[in-house]
Amino acid sequence: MVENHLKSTAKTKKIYSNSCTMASSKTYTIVVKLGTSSLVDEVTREPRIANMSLIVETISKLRRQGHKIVIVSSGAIAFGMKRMGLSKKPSKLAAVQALASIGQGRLIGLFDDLFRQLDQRIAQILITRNDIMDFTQYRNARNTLNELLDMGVIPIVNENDTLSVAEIKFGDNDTLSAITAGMIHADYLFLMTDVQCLYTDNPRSNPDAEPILLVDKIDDLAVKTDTESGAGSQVGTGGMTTKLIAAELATNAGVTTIITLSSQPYYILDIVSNIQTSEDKHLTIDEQIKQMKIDLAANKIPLHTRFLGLPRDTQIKSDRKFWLLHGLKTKGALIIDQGCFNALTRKNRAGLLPAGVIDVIGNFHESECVSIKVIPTRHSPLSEAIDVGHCRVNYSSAEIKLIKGLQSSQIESTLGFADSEYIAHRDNLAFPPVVTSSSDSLASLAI
Ligand SMILES: N[C@@H](CCC(=O)OP(=O)(O)O)C(=O)O
Repeated sequence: MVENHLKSTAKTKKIYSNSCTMASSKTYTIVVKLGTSSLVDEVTREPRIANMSLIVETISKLRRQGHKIVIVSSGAIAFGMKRMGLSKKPSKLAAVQALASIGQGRLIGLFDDLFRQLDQRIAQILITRNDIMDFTQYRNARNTLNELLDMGVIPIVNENDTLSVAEIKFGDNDTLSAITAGMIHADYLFLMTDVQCLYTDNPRSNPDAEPILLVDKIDDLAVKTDTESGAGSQVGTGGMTTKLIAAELATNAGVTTIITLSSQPYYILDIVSNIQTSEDKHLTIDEQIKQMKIDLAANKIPLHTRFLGLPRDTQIKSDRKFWLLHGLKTKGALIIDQGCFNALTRKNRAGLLPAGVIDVIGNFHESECVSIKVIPTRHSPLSEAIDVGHCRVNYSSAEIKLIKGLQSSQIESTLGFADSEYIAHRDNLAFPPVVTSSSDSLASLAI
């Protein structure tokens, strides 16, 4: 069945590429993530210039339709390897970082050469987690991106590999693209990859693997990602696993996330125009699935997966909350019980007091970000602790170990000072949205 879809998609390639010149008045902010394998040949490591040209044409068309576009592009290390004639990625970190600095210039140079042919301006943004450690810096990064978009420029973002070490790395560009999309409150995130969509299993090894069209609750997904596509390609670092993590992160911020084929970049045009039409109809989720199946059968859209952004009432709207949850890297954890968790998440929520903390894991300093983990009762084993959110602490791990379980009035006599009555102020607490499925509609395509 999957094969039939692959064949029918190949046959109708032309129709897709010609079907999307219709401009719509509704415009979106769209983040497009391009992995290394979209830009560099896996075997020869040469730039895939033809594919890059298609990407550039597609994105320029979207710009002319009035959409605001940010590209998150990998490829610096692979371009650097090619430039230096290396066939294997060095194991030494400094060598990889040096290659990234060699390759990034060539990568952005090639993008600029191609976009220039279509009079489209671009900008380069290189970022590490260090650059957004402070909330003011995070907002500055967002303001700069928005300013570029308002100027009609396409920002091209990549991790600043040359300067980032493990502690300050985003890790992979799927995650970076989701953080970028959440940061600028994008409408859509396109994760371009080497498979058409998300399948229930690896379609190359399991003929019964089914395509998944629409996901409204990622937690309900029953897919196997420890597969060929889950592990990522020869030239990239991501795979399907990082795409699912990115999709969860972005959809929590209300960004609908789409997985589609990177070798056919113009599919983005068809998908965007299809979304514009279906949005106007205000369909329920089950109706959207039905409509997608009809549109697929009529070759109006290519096979792809849509992860719906959470609705306004449940999505993370606050920039500060998104930054606490996804901008900062956690350094350790605080264990609390269910009663304390309820107090932290109720409507008029409290800050985290020393009395609420049962245990401390890891070493961290004041002002760092830590995970909050809940155990059912004070006496439950730590192995039952579940990650529920993040907070930025007013005290170090060593200090919290001394004051945990105490009243705030005892902080000064215990530590010799009391900077705050709270371990974490309520403005420095963030919990991801709790999502309940609006239907049983995790849909796999079965025509
Ligand atoms: N920042 C690195 C790529 C990191 C990355 O996530 O790669 P990929 O899995 O190809 O998206 C680079 O430019 O080479």
